[in-house]
Amino acid sequence: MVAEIGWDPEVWEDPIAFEPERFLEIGGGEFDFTGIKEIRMIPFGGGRRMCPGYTLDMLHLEYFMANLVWNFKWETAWEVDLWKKPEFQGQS
Ligand code: HEM
Repeated sequence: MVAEIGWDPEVWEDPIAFEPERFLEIGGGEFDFTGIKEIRMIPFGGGRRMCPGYTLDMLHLEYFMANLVWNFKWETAWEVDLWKKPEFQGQS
């Protein structure tokens, strides 16, 4: 059910496409997944029964991403200087 909320084509253009950059365009890069400001995608549910483990999950996902970055050689699909992006230097 929470997954289907996140795939609503009336809310998301081409919802199944992997376009993580779409989240940068919403709320100035501060996407709300808690359902407090709006409900577009709530992977941890919302309200009083929202997943109490979500802060642990977010830490775990950062750890997971950091390991991907660490262990693989990454290239951008288009020309971009990642060193000019503060979020890639942990300054976001
Ligand atoms: C990526 C990982 C996880 C996802 C996507 C996730 C997602 C969810 C969702 C959608 C719910 C239902 C919320 C609702 O009914 O509105 C839920 C409930 C819950 N989650 Fe998670 N969860 C994750 C990991 C965890 C972890 C690591 C813990 C514990 C350390 C945890 C503990 C719980 C508990 C106890 C509930 C029941 C809350 C209640 O019914 O009051 N979850 N989770």
